[in-house]
Amino acid sequence: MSSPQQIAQTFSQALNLSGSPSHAVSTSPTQSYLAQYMQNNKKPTKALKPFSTGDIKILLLENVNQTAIDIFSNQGYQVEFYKSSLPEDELIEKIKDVHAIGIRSKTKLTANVLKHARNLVVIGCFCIGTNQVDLEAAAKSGIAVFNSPFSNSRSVAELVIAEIITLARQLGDRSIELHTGTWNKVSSKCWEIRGKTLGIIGYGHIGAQLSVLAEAMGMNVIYYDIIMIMSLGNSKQVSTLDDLLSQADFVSCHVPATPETKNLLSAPQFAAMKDGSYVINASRGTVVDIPALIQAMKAGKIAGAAIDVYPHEPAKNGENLFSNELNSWASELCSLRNVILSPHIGGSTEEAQSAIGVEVGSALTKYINEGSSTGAVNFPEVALRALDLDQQNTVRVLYIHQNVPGVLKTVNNILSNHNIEKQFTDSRGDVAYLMADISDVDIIDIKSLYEQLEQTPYKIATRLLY
Ligand SMILES: NC(=O)c1ccc[n+]([C@@H]2O[C@H](COP(=O)([O-])OP(=O)(O)OC[C@H]3O[C@@H](n4cnc5c(N)ncnc54)[C@H](O)[C@@H]3O)[C@@H](O)[C@H]2O)c1
Ligand SMILES: O=C(O)[C@H](O)COP(=O)(O)O
Repeated sequence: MSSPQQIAQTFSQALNLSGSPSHAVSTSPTQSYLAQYMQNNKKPTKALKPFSTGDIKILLLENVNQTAIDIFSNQGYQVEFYKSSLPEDELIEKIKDVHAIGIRSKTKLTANVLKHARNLVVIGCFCIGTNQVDLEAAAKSGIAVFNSPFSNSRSVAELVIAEIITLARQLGDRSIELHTGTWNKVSSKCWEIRGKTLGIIGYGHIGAQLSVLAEAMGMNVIYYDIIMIMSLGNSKQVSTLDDLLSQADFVSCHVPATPETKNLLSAPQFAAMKDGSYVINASRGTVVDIPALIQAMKAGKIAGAAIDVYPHEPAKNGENLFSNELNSWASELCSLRNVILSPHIGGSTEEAQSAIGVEVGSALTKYINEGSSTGAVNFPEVALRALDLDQQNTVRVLYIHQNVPGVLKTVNNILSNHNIEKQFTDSRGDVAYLMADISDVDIIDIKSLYEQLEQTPYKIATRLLY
């Protein structure tokens, strides 16, 4: 990766961000073009100025890992860091001026919040889940979203293994009892996990990891998924959720939050489960209907549950789960035997957080500095090899537009006075993204190019890197 100095000086690129203040450094050839241009023309295009990494503002929330802060600081970006998420009004205020934002699972980037983000080009979810972001609204505003698809999968799978054994041995209850001095040595209804059946709902990155670990401990594994997925080891895919529920001793959920997975486990599903079976949810709080789980446990149908995620989670450490009136079931759940509650820590290990910081931090940097959207979750994936560092007066055009016929013809007409060194375009849903490197461009051309692209009818966002 290029150093910040290389990027600012040799790479001669500009990040075209409307409304951001100019802190241009004065050493690159392109910048002297700009200086000339500014002398001769009283009113340069406000948005058009040479790229300086020092102009880039990044807002990091929810204690994003130090590895990401280091990556951004090494680039010279301005980093504003918060340990927790922010209330919506503060978030709206903060998001107005930043070019990038890094969040985890708590920060809700709704269409309402995003409409205030005047300069935002990219969102980094430093986690797996992206349900907290309105992905469509972001794409339609030309904002790419990246996540970390599997850096914390192993951590979640290990936690679930620990929970399976803890539930089977009623270890949580024994520990709570002895913390208050009560010696209660019991073997009734305490089990080995060897030979028991684990039913995994959602056999993706986490479900598959869990399957391998559980089999290594002697469990039989079955899984249900909406798509056909190759079995690992001796595990077997079943064709319906009911098949899984009727056979499993332990049921563990590993599906994303979607309308289809809302209350995936509710009263009818608990009724379909084996007597004395166990429920684990480390996916999303919407997936398990907690009041229905409480009833099934009170009825003796379910022998224990481990819950890591909740429909309404506190925004920061120290806040009380019970204080949100939407969690009115919380005290009843806590009064039950053999219930393990954890504060959404499935992915919270040093290893996972550090890997996520590097992965998402690098993806954001590549998008900001080069326009590469490889790995974006809401956006066409477009990348070109790096601009030729020795070649002066080369400009990278990044043009995000509505996916309608005729746009390419219009854009290529605008670019046609220059040599198009390379070009790549792709679309996803309603949004398309064109990237082109053009040569023999001077600053006057850049201004004109930018204005012409900005005036095209289906434009969403334009950036020129030079
Ligand atoms: N507790 C935590 O800290 C923590 C950490 C990481 C991830 N998660 C959550 O776990 C979820 C799963 O993570 P992953 O990396 O395994 O995701 P993944 O996308 O790799 O796998 C999800 C699987 O669920 C399947 N699926 C989707 N809808 C389904 C349905 N209605 N019924 C059955 N299967 C369905 C998909 O086909 C896919 O195979 C994430 O979306 C995230 O919300 C939680
Ligand atoms: O989506 C995820 O990766 C997990 O839910 C972890 O979220 P967190 O980073 O907010 O702990």
